[in-house]
Amino acid sequence: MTSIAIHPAVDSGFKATDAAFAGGTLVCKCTSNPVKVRIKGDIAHNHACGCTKCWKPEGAAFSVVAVAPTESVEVLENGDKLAVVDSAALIQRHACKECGVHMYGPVEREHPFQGLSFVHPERFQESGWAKPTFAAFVSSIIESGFDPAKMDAVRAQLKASGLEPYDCLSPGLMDYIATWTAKKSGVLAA
Ligand SMILES: N[C@@H](CCC(=O)N[C@@H](CSCO)C(=O)NCC(=O)O)C(=O)O
Ligand SMILES: [Zn+2]
Ligand SMILES: [Zn+2]
Repeated sequence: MTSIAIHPAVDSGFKATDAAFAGGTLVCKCTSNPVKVRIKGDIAHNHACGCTKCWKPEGAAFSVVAVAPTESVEVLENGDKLAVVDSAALIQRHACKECGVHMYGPVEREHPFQGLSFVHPERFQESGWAKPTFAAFVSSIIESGFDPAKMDAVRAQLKASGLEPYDCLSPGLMDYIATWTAKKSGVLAA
């Protein structure tokens, strides 16, 4: 069977997860003066994302992206190389201007994810981070030019890799967002 390049961290097997993983340092791809960002604590909701906005390594159809509290994010080195990719987006993705890697993306405006930053754990120089547990925005890979005729194969491969495919976020995160919205509008008690 011809396999689809989902993402290196998915296709080549996950490195062991360490329950004691407590964060580390994200490093961009630059061989000189790399941007370094410290994450002081564990990541959560690690997932593969097929959307056009998340940073993907060369040749990969999906990104691997997780969240950490923004208060745990600290730019350590070469922060002058960072620029926000799209200031109108919910996620303020700070990318290295030289190599293009997205180093952290805080959600600053009022939203259920406010206070969280999106990060790409494959850029941790340490191992042990929790593996992705689902695939989000799967249909969105078509927006990057992926052949729509191969979507059944993509979903089958994701499932075989232990990643349940969803075309938005996972049911747990969608419920979380809807609960926040219902409490804000008052239809549910806060
Ligand atoms: N079809 C669009 C979807 C883009 C999208 O909504 N992406 C999600 C998931 S990113 C990580 O899970 C999102 O929340 N985006 C907010 C933002 O990007 O600021 C596409 O593919 O572009
Ligand atoms: Zn870089
Ligand atoms: Zn995404």
